[in-house]
Amino acid sequence: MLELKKICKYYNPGTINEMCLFDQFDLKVEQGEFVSVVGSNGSGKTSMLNIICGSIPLESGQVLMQGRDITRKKEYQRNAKIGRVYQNPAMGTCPSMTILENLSLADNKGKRFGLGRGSNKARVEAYREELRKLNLGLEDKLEVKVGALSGGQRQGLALLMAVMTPIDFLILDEHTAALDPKTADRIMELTSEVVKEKNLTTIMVTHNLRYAVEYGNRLLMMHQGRVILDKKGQEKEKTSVEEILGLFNEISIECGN
Ligand SMILES: Nc1ncnc2c1ncn2[C@@H]1O[C@H](COP(=O)(O)OP(=O)(O)OP(=O)(O)O)[C@@H](O)[C@H]1O
Repeated sequence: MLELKKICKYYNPGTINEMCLFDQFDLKVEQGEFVSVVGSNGSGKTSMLNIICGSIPLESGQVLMQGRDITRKKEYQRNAKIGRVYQNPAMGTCPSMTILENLSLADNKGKRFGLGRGSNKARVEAYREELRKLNLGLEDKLEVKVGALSGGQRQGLALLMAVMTPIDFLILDEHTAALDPKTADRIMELTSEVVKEKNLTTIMVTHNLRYAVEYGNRLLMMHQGRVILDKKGQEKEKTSVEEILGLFNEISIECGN
């Protein structure tokens, strides 16, 4: 289980640009939940993910993972149990290294000498098999530099790398946003398969309302640092894109847009 407790987050504290984003923000994500998060620009979605991953500091509050307080743990320490896929296909993979080198690095995440261990034949075959399952034509490109791949191929690889070692949480930060619609659909299907197969607790930020409604078993909508909609289980299943769009309209009228 993941828990954010009474989180307070300010940007530019003590300056004229000080902005309070989260004031006593609470969120509990149960084991096995797949949470889709939508919300207007600037509502705090990415900041929330950054707080979970330890990428930004907090003013106060606690982050608990499996009941343990990890608030003071550094990002690299949390990474051992968190896999993250970013919007930018360039993040989460190393473009100047080959697919094999990237997979080997991901496979050795958390171990002391990542690259030094290299990859033995059995592991290479296992990587090839995993790549084949992606169905993105990567299984014969192990020696190709990742920078030469298409955005979709890179996101598929980034997803595979994020879940390669046993993790407790998968964090998806608009991971289909930079892809064409067909490729985005393929990556979303892959995501769903991986989440089911590994039974991963997942938080997915997306601006694609169809994905938010279709995938996952919980739907959150954020606005100005607060959760304004939280639907789970059957209630979530009944939620439609139109309903969410309606809420977006209400919010923008409220904000004078
Ligand atoms: N490093 C930063 N310094 C100052 N303000 C920031 C910083 N990062 C985010 N903010 C502000 O915090 C608010 C929330 O930003 P955040 O990126 O978390 O929102 P978001 O919901 O992910 O938005 P989007 O949908 O546009 O990606 C915004 O007003 C943003 O300007």
